[in-house]
Amino acid sequence: MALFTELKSFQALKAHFEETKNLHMRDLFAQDAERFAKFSTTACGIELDYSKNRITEETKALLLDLAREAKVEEKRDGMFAGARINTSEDRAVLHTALRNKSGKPVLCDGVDVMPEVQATLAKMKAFVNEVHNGTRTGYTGKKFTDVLAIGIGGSFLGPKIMTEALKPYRVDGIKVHFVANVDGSHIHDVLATLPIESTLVLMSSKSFGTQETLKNTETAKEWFLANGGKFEDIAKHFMCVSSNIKAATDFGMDADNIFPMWDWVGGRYSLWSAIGLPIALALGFDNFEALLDGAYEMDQHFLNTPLEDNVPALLGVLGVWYINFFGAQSHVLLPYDHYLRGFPAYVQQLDMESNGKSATPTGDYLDYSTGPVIWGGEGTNGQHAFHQLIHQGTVLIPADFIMPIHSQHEMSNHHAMLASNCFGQTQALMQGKTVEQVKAEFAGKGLTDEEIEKVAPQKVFEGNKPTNTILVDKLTPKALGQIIAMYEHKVFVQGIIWGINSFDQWGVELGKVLGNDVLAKLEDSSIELNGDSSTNALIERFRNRNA
Ligand SMILES: O=P(O)(O)OC[C@H]1O[C@](O)(CO)[C@@H](O)[C@@H]1O
Repeated sequence: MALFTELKSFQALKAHFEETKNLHMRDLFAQDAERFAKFSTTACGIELDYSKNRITEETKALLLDLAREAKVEEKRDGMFAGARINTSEDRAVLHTALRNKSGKPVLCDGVDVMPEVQATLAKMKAFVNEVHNGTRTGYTGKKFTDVLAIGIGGSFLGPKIMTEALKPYRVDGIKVHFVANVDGSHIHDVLATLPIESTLVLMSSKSFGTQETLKNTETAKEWFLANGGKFEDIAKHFMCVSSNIKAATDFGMDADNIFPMWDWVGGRYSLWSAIGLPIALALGFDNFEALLDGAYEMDQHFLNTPLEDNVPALLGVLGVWYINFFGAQSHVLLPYDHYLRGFPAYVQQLDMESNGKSATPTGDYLDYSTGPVIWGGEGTNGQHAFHQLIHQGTVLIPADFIMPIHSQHEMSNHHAMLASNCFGQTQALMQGKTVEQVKAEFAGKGLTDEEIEKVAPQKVFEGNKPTNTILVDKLTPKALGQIIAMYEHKVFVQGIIWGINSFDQWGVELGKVLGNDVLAKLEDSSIELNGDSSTNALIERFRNRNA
């Protein structure tokens, strides 16, 4: 397979970039009253306005040629059909099977995975209902009021952030608390608030080998035993989700309390599996199913819509345009929705762990950029902080603005004000403010020409900053499922174009190995310090001051 930069369409785009890089969107809008109509589309009710991008119709056509030449469609179909596209781990990538509502089988190595998926969903549903209706109780017979969800990375971010995003849909009578960090302060603070007799501990770890999660679960177990719980009561209070059933049972988990997952689900794609149990416990199983329904709808859109109107594909190629031609190194996510404030952190793992790669599965090192830094925060707060750099800084930062048309809480005209800021920001980023406009504003203010010359450049907005606006009717569980799947598929499209494996994460391994080596040295001062002088000194400081 040719590297991305060797593709014919890449060369065509390079030439096109040289011809069009100085076009200003201000002029493109002025020249074409149909620009919005040409560069906007919908997917399952989500509207994407991508007209405020530095593209022409030819750019779009060339970018889609690139996607086609990179075989995005063929590889997309392969992923849905269970091809082993995660080659470095020799695994299929089938998170889409977890929300498959087609009634059709999904084969992995010739075996239909759907019966297991459905059985697990049924087990989840029964479990959630039992907890909610009080037929499953703690060791003293009390109804569960609190869930302590322990996990990290993909076994944490999805459940935590989606539970937060869908706060208005939470069921009464149960609170879900999340602990991820191995920093003892986190679990200390959370445990201090929990009632032993009515707390359910739900540990999520696909591998059942993650240091942070194991430690936090042990600490929760010690807390349980030290505060009235007995060893034989553990089975009533401790559950887990894992693909490593043996490690889970060795740890002391009751086999009945283990929810399975599969090696064909990557951690950052796992909230649709039993890893999503905290979401179902917080929101009710119906709402969890609505999340799956939304994702399924987006899967169908991604599978069946020509690339010209395929929202994940368009988002993917636009990202490539800025990263590989304009040299953008980051991409900012700006949800104008308080409940979605954590969403950038979710996409950050999804995108950066997937596409933060620098070699191909066939052993070539890349000489072009891949995944960008993903960051962001809720609007309007960011407008009073980091937007300054997006407007007037020296780096190009493409942005996604996510805006629900309806608020969860209609409070006087708050929502119109929120929307006005969202739309006003994308307008300002696109059109900017010219030096002539700035100078005209000085007229009659008594400034000398010299003074104006000095101040004016600081007030100029170059504009031409690309944005996508993603409009949703309301942030329901279904809409959120659509949005998450949309970003999953965007990341997939980019990974295919760059020729990388988006589904492994070897980059996190070295740190884990060295972390364990350092831990042994911190805890046993007889171990010789044989590392570099900096690491040796840091270990020594810690040892001496904890002696
Ligand atoms: O679910 P596990 O196996 O505990 O892994 C947690 C997370 O750790 C990672 O490997 C990163 O360290 C993620 O990919 C994963 O989601």
